[in-house]
Amino acid sequence: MSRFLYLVRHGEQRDAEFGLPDGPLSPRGVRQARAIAERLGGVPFDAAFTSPLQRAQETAKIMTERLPSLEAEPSALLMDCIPAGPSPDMPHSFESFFGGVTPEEIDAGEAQMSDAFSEWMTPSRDDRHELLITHNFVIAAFVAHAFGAAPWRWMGVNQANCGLTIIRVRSAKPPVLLTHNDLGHLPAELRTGLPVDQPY
Ligand SMILES: O=C(O)[C@H](O)COP(=O)(O)O
Repeated sequence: MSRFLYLVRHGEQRDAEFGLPDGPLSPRGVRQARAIAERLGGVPFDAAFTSPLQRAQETAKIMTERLPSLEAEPSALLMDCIPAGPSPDMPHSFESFFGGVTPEEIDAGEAQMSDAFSEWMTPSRDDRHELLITHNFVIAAFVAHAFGAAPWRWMGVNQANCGLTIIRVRSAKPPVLLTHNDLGHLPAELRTGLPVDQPY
């Protein structure tokens, strides 16, 4: 039996460029959320979970309004976090990122992700479809975990606002990355949040 995880980064946050830690969606973020809801309209979701942050909860509300009989449950396991700290095999070019990160933040992020993997990256008895609305680093950590990559490998893996990543978790077989950061439902002007523009 398969467990399908639909990982969606929240829509664009209003005024995020001014360094605000959280806030409502921008008008573009609202359109992104509507587009991903339409894209996923045919999925027989069994459950939905969202980061408790406002930009994620607003995305979840817009999505679940369009996905009948689905309510998103806030989960602290989907909070924005630093999923793992550096290790000796990490390329030096990533080291500067950790200059502004405390050991406490790393410990908290590692504990959060360990619990998140126990919660969702485990096989289910029946086929199951679950929607997880969360943050860029968290989705990157799920992808790295699916490949059994080094814990630091969440770095350099990025998802656009309301991009779609799907992981299939199976018993007795490794997880499968079915799609990563699929932007097919987003016109070029709604493709935001990536370090490099992706208009194609
Ligand atoms: O990518 C980041 O800078 C952090 O994970 C924040 O991500 P978010 O914009 O998805 O909340």
